[in-house]
Amino acid sequence: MEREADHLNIRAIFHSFQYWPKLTKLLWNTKPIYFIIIIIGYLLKGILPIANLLSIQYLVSEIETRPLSHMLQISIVYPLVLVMFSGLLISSLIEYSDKLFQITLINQLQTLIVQQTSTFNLSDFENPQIHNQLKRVQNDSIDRPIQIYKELINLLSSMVTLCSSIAILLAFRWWILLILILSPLASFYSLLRFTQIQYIAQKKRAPLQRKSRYINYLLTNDKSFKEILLYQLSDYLTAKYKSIFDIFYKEDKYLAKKRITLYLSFQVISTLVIAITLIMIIQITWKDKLLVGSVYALVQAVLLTNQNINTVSQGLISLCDHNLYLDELFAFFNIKHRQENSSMLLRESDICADSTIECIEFKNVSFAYPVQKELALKDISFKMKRGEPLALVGRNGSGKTTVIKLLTGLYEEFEGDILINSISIRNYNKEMLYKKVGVIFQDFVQFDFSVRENIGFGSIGDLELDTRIWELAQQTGVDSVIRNLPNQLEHQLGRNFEGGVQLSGGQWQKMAISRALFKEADVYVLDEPSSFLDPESEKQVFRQFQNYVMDRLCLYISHRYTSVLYADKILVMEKGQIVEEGTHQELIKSRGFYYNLFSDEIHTFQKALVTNDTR
Ligand SMILES: Nc1ncnc2c1ncn2[C@@H]1O[C@H](COP(=O)(O)OP(=O)(O)OP(=O)(O)O)[C@@H](O)[C@H]1O
Repeated sequence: MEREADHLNIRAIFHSFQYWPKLTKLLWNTKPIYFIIIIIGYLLKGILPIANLLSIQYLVSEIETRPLSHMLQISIVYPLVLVMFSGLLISSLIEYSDKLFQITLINQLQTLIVQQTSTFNLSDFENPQIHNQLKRVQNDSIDRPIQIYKELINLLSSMVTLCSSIAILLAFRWWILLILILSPLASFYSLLRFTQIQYIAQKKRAPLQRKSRYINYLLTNDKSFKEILLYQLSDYLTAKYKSIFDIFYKEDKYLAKKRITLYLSFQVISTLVIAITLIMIIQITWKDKLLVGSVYALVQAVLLTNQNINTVSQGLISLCDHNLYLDELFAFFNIKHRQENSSMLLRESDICADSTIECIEFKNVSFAYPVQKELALKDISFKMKRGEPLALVGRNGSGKTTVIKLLTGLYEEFEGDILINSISIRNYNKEMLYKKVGVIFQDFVQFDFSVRENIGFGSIGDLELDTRIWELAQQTGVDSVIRNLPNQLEHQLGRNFEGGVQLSGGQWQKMAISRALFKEADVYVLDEPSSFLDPESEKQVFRQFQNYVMDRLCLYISHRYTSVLYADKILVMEKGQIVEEGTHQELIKSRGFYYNLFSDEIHTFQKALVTNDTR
């Protein structure tokens, strides 16, 4: 997805104009009425300097030519006053509409980015290149449509002024115009190249910027704070953070020097050109005996032309600069179209959307994580049926969680097949699948929202079903905690927001289990469901859970043998393969991987039982 932009050329800059129809649509859809007001306003604003110039010329010429008796007639200042009031009115209208337009546009873009991110796959989130792209879009590209739009309307306004001042110059001496155009033309190309250098430098920063943001997060977050404090990492991390900014500072300094040198050289040339032109005008004035008002208009026209040629060329350069980032923004939005198309395909072949899941079968499944050479799963085959709980055990990294990720459709690029009711998972609509599968992940989310939301998120449409929420809280034993909270179901959880109550690890886990049960899924997967639970809670939660999932499909993953005792069949995994299977008793008897994995735990447990009995 990373776009090759390291060898940009002028053509590449202009190529990005391809997104302008989309940009125009985006701007138009933001707030059409304000958009129209702003465009018309800026056009009128562009005429104002010339209207101002002409009204002053009129005033000065009237003073110069009228007899003294007519001098006191107020009417000679009318044009100037009218121009001034019009300017005030137009500026106020533009400012008001512009502000509201910009707020709406930036909100719309932020929403689009969030919507776009929500269509990503898990593999996208695990891909550093996509994180870099997301970071660049959020940091560098998001305000570009606004900048382009502002640049465009300024350009429009400057063009109008420029055209009018050029008209005045053409009427006097056309060759003055030629002299004025020469220096901006020379600066245009150099500054255009400079914008490319700047863009490439900015683009290369994304990985380091993400690292600095991560360090910042570590240093300012309550979860990492404890370890940072106890391991005394603060100085080390702060130095690391600062070193990244030192790199950026050096680059910025180099770029700023280059820019100011270019800018100064061209400004000096431009000022010299103006000086020469003015000397020529003075000579013409003496030769042709021009009126003071006409001389004023001519000098103003020269200054306005010069100023606006510079503004227009700077504006065009800025537009090209913004264009490069715009390219990135729309390329990011384009990813969505690919995914929409693929999900459309799935929808077309969407079968058995309403049927209940009766069985799931892994058939010779092999899988390697993206960018990873080694297989995380190797030729896995097993079957899950309703009412026959299955357990997965194995050492760390043996592939248990990976099985869940494939089962829930989080990764699609695997070999072999996963059959749901004898139909390949690849033919299922993902949204439908998510509705039917309830997972309690090892790293379940602690939502810093209300209790109601923490449980109700299991089935978002039923968020208001209080009785059901209480019933599930009771099943996992977290109801007593909720009853003690002043606002009960409405009480804020977590420390991030005002009035929030922080729960213990086990209490949060019970919330997560209640949430999964609230879903009324066909399949339940519990990855380390008792990692935070004390032995008594573990027993209670499992007993309730057993009753609940009795006639559904259920898969447990655990490192505690007490948790997998509830399963009808246990699969033992080692290095991505299933190496043993059977009931607890059978696996203990066979004295293989399972026995080695749990023997210490079982012996300790049995010893404790014997000691208790002898007492
Ligand atoms: N997102 C990922 N990208 C690349 N490799 C991964 C990813 N997640 C896991 N792995 C690798 O895949 C292998 C299996 O990991 P998995 O998380 O399935 O193991 P596990 O049995 O669940 O371990 P644990 O008991 O520690 O939770 C490991 O070698 C791990 O390094």
